[in-house]
Amino acid sequence: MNTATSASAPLLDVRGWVGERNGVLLWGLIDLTVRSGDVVHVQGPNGCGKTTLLRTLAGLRAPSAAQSSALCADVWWIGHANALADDLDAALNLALLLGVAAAPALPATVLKQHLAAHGVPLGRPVRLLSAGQRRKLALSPLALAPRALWLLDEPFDALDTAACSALADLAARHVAAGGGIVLTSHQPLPEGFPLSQKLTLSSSIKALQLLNEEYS
Ligand SMILES: Nc1ncnc2c1ncn2[C@@H]1O[C@H](COP(=O)(O)OP(=O)(O)OP(=O)(O)O)[C@@H](O)[C@H]1O
Repeated sequence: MNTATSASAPLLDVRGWVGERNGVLLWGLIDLTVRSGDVVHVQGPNGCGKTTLLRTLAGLRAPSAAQSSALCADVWWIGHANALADDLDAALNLALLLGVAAAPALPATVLKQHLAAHGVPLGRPVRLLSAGQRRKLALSPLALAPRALWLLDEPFDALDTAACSALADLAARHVAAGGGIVLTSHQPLPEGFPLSQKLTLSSSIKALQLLNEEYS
């Protein structure tokens, strides 16, 4: 895992970030630093901009304004939508997910063993899998290809208790090895899931007030 250029360098350090969608302010003046071993739980009501923030941290869109941005490139971004090819089977999907992310190629047997161990059926189009099976498949790259920073949008959605617990164990090992995590979840984090900080996004009205105060 390429965690950082130096032991003390944060994985992520953003200052004064503002996020908008369609000209509407979502959140304002966010400062966020994620260091090795940190886990940040982003919270807030539906539509307040949690996904937009994570996508921005992943470099998939730009903040509307920023004082400074230092983003980690060694990232797994696992969105709320699973980004699967519906007509391919789970093993091919997993190979694609790893390949698109330029992760080192793994033998097909390793991918199949991982999926079977997590109860993800092989040999049928993934459009026929259950919601939880599809979610397990989408999260599989986390275990198979180390990346310094995980950006996870509602990772527990559709997962059963055992799968939530397995993800908590994986996350604990990840941060113990020097990784960091920023995640959203409407549910409380499962027992054993590491946590060092909560970031609660304001409603856009509150963010607008904050922004006005800052610049008045
Ligand atoms: N691709 C898009 N184009 C235009 N507007 C969008 C797009 N995606 C999201 N929005 C809008 O941006 C706002 C923030 O959406 P976002 O998905 O970031 O919220 P969220 O906090 O993650 O919500 P939820 O808890 O429901 O998942 C919402 O008002 C949403 O309608």
